[in-house]
Amino acid sequence: MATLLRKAARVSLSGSLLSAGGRPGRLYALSYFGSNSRNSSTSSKVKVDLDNSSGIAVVKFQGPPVNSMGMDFLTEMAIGLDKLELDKNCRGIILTSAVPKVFSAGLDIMDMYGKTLEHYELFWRSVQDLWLKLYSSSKIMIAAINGASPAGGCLMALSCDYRILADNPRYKIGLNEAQLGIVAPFWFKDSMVNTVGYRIAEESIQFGVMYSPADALKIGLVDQVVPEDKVLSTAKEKMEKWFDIPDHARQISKSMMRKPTIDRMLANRETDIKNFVGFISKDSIQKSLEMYMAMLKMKKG
Ligand SMILES: CCCCCCCCCCC/C=C/C(=O)SCCNC(=O)CCNC(=O)[C@H](O)C(C)(C)COP(=O)(O)OP(=O)(O)OC[C@H]1O[C@@H](n2cnc3c(N)ncnc32)[C@H](O)[C@@H]1OP(=O)(O)O
Repeated sequence: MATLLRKAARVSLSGSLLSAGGRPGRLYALSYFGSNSRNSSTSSKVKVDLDNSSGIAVVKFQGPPVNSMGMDFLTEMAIGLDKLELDKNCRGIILTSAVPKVFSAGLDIMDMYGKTLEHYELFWRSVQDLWLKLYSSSKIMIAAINGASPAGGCLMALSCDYRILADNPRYKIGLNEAQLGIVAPFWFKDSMVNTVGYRIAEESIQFGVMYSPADALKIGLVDQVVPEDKVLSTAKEKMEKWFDIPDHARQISKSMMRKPTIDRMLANRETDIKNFVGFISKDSIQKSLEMYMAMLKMKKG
């Protein structure tokens, strides 16, 4: 019976939950996927390492100093995720960081400061695109959070099915946008509500709270807190448990849970871009970002 279940689990629905939902999927070249037992691809900001024998792909952010999500990062992540989504050998994806002490500092503030309206539009579309790929992935997604994870970094973790955070009080996680004088868009908010519930999200987003590992665990923002050197191994062990569930049943269940949130974003995508461009290009918001960047630099010196 167990063997039968494992065989069934190997049967994978093709494409992300997005394409399973009847939307046309996009095809990308599978250049780095051969028949070796391990496939690796490294680009400047992201390293993808798929172990064909286990079915686990580790996607490592490697953009020092803080893995900020600029255009290069967003593009490389999108390409990497598309390839994995189409790869039948991959059943689960672990997101983690190769940069010490930081999972991701979130969106690159320099992509939201002093740029043209066209740049803001392209940037925001890419941010939306990455979230859609992460949130709608048909694969099992586990965040192995081995460093600080504010704003967009927290959003990537929230898009996963399971979150493991390193037990270090300096590794805070949360949607801190309000503290920068900006606003977490509705789909950031939805991702938070879907994880911790409405009441906690309401307070969390208005205050821009950054949670310590203990507090993040308490409110359900993360599922497990483990010693720092055990984050990746725990993620792999956990993945094996998820693998016990037949893929088709898990994927349909995941789609059922996430489809309303994804549909809401798709229905409001263009308005959301307009809102972002209008908001971020305001003088007052540009001033807030300038001051925030200056504050980050002062903190260093
Ligand atoms: C009607 C409603 C409409 C709504 C419309 C939408 C509105 C806008 C929505 C925008 C959503 C935004 C999401 C985001 O993700 S914003 C980014 C938020 N991120 C942060 O606040 C994190 C800031 N960084 C930190 O807290 C620390 O850097 C960190 C804890 C991550 C690491 O600390 P550490 O001490 O290790 O490193 P440093 O602080 O010294 O940083 C090193 C250098 O990196 C630069 N840096 C840091 N973060 C960023 C970033 N996010 N983008 C760009 N650059 C960043 C930092 O300035 C240092 O640079 P220098 O070495 O040059 O000094």
